[in-house]
Amino acid sequence: MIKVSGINKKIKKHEILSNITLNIEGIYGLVGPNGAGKTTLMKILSSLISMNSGRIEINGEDYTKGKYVKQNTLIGYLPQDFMVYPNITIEEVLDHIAMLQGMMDKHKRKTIINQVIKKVNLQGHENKKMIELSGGMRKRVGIAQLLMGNPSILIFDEPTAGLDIEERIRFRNLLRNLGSERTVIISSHIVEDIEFLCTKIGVLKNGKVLFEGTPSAMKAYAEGYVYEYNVSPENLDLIMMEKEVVQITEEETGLNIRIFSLEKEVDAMPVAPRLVDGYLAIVKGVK
Ligand SMILES: Nc1ncnc2c1ncn2[C@@H]1O[C@H](COP(=O)(O)OP(=O)(O)OP(=O)(O)O)[C@@H](O)[C@H]1O
Repeated sequence: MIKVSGINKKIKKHEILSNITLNIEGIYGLVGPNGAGKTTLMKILSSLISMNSGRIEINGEDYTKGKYVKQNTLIGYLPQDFMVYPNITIEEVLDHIAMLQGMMDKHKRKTIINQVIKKVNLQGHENKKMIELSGGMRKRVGIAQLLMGNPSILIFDEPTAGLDIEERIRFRNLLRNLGSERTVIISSHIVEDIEFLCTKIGVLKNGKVLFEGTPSAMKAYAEGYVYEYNVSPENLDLIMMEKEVVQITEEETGLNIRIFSLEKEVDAMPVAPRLVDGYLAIVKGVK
């Protein structure tokens, strides 16, 4: 459990984070619109940047001064744009990083590299150059190099950004597996990316915490505000102009339009909220 209390961060008089207090555990989703402060908070947790005030406790121990910086066994941080030299192979990248971590025994390195490659499902690609990899594979190399230190906390900044649907699903499974034995923090500005994955969620907006709780508590925020309409395609433009459309699905009978509305919609069917609806209610300040 990572207990964060009263974190404040200013950059050039601009308040980036204000009084951030969170209890981070399990597979934790940190969500919020662009510029909410997610990356800044993750960098503070990883001791890459300092904070102005606040306290960080990990498993009951005070880590405010970032004394774990040199312990890659505690926290592993994967930035949004992980990239290493483009012309070296996956195996060479991992071997190089293992050496930097002080593993001088070649056989030991080989064993660990094989283990982490298997964990992130990159077997058979060891000799591919970084430049030849898809975005998802590159991110998996990023995770593999973190796993070599076997950290008990993993922090991923927007891990699914830019990935296609197949890679997203594969990635979600990988994150779920990693989260079975560690605390995993995942940031995203797309709620669907963390749906069915995170056990706890924190919502940030403009540097402030708006919500922290379980996915079901988040959904509950939108109870009574979500409706569905069945409309013909010709009426779509009109409804898009008038309503807050959350989702459109094509059905045999026409288009199914899911909307978020604070006012009672008499012609529409009230439906159970999904996670994204709860998120909308929170960022809009409903309740
Ligand atoms: N070094 C910096 N100098 C000035 N402003 C900064 C700096 N780093 C971050 N900011 C500002 O702080 C705010 C929060 O940025 P941050 O990157 O933490 O947000 P985010 O929630 O991760 O956004 P995104 O989803 O777009 O990555 C933004 O307004 C950003 O412009």
